[in-house]
Amino acid sequence: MATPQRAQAVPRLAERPATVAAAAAAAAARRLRPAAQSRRLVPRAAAPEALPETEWDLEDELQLVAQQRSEQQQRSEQAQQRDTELMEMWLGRLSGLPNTSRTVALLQLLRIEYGGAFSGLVGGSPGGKASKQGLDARDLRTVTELVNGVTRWRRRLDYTLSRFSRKPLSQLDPPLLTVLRMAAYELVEAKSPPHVINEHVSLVKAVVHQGAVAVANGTLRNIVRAMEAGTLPEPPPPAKGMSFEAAADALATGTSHPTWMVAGWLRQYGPPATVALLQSNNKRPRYALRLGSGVDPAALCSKLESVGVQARPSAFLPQEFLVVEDGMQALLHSGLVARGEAQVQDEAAGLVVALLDPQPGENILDACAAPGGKALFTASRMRGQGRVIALDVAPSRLAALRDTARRQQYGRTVWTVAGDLRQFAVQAAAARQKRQAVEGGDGAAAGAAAGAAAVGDLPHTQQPEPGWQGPAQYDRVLLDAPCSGTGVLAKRADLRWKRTPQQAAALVGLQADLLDAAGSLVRPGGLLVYSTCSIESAENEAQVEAFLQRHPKFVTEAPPEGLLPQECLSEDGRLTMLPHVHGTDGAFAVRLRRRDAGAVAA
Ligand SMILES: C[S@@+](CC[C@H](N)C(=O)[O-])C[C@H]1O[C@@H](n2cnc3c(N)ncnc32)[C@H](O)[C@@H]1O
Repeated sequence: MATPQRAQAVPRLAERPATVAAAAAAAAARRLRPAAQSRRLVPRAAAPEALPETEWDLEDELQLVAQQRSEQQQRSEQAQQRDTELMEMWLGRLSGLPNTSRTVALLQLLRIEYGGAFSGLVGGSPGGKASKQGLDARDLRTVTELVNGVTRWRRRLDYTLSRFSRKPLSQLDPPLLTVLRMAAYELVEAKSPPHVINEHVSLVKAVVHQGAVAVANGTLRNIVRAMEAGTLPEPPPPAKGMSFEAAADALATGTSHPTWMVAGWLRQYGPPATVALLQSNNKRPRYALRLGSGVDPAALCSKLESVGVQARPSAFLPQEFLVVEDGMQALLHSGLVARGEAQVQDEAAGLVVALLDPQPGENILDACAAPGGKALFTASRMRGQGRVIALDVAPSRLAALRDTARRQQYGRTVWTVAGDLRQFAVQAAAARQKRQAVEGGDGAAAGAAAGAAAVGDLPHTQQPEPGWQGPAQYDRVLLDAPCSGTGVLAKRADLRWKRTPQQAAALVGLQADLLDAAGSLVRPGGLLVYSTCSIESAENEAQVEAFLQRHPKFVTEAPPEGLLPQECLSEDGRLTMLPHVHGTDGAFAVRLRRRDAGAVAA
């Protein structure tokens, strides 16, 4: 229970669209360390560049971060352990079977649900090479189609299956339910001939148990009979007279989305735009390529054509991006990506970097950088001059970014730092305090600040030069924040089932903290770009409004004329990409200029 003192200490949590999960996390942190309860990682009330000593204690903050992390880690480790054991058992059963599109698809689908994998293109990853041996490009296309189709249409498939299964779906073994979904997808959505169910029943026999065979056979043959008789039940569409909740639920079932997401979009965008969005989420996604440095778009189009890939220059960034019309598997097999001639990257991600408008010679912080698509495009726009500090909390993904940067000749431009942005901001503030104290001749204050950990001390940090401590503030900061990802549901169909309303709301709290930390790292007159691949106003417009209220030194600004195509910008100059309008991933980005008295805009 909150003490009066605590209630006073955390009023800002209540000002935000706080959530049960965020409140619980905050409460857990307070339980863990009562002494740190009144301290924020970056105190909101303070001017970002001048953290008052009375409110700030580096050691407390660092311990708080570490404790919060270890508690979360423990919980997720237990769940991961359970899922790993299940996966090992299923893998053992699957390993005796010959590799076919269906066995590989089953493995991928189980990995998505229990192994932390995600849906997307099946080419080189995520299943590992061994699991795909013997499959050619056509088979892999079938795997991609099955995995993405089943993931996308899961709710609608379950509607059908639940009408023919004698047992509630929640009581079925996960591999049995997954095979049933695959079979239902092939029969109902892909219109495959009825004999395909023999293969699915054999899969059930091998991977589940003999008793499940009768369940699979009965359920699937009943579906075939209903299809042949024209009596397959359809989810009822929204109808006049339905309550808002019932209409949202009907629309969500029919288009296979979670009801809470659809209800949110109906409120935010209205019915016609929501229907268009739902339809575009269910289409096969369109991929785009960013050209390697010095690669000519027309020349690459011809080269791609010779390996069976149809591509054309992007309408939004024609010099730097191509849109792939057909042939993604051929592209992945062509070696062009591995050789660095092109990278798979959506135009919406490219437009975020265009909005950042990085200039050669600048110091730029990419504050949530992994896996690094934007950091690398930033380095390319800077023509390899200047420095991009690519910070991320996930060291393993940063290692991959480091390798790619080297391969693309940006090894001396992109420098990786592994750490929590909030902690990084605290350390950079300590460095600034020390510098100011030294410059002001305050030896005692400089001595007190000297013991503080510095940016260069973070583990897994690349050191551009010995003793490097990192710039205390940056010309431009990109915060491409962790988000609900609702703008990328066509490519990441699994996200619609993995996200929960509580999680989405908790992300809003995290984004606010990260924005505060990122803001403190912008030099006077410098630029902060906040971006997400979410289409939720709580994570975008509302998040920015709340930030501006907390930090009056920042103002939003429209990009200079001609920097971005007008159709990508809202009236007030924010990048607003919507899948059903632009045909790209959904994305949001805004320029936030730090305007201190006397600061000159860059
Ligand atoms: C949307 S992704 C960034 C994508 C990246 N900008 C790109 O273009 O490839 C968000 C990233 O934020 C990172 N992240 C989450 N919390 C963080 C934190 N507290 N500090 C630093 N990075 C964090 C995640 O590890 C994830 O890689």
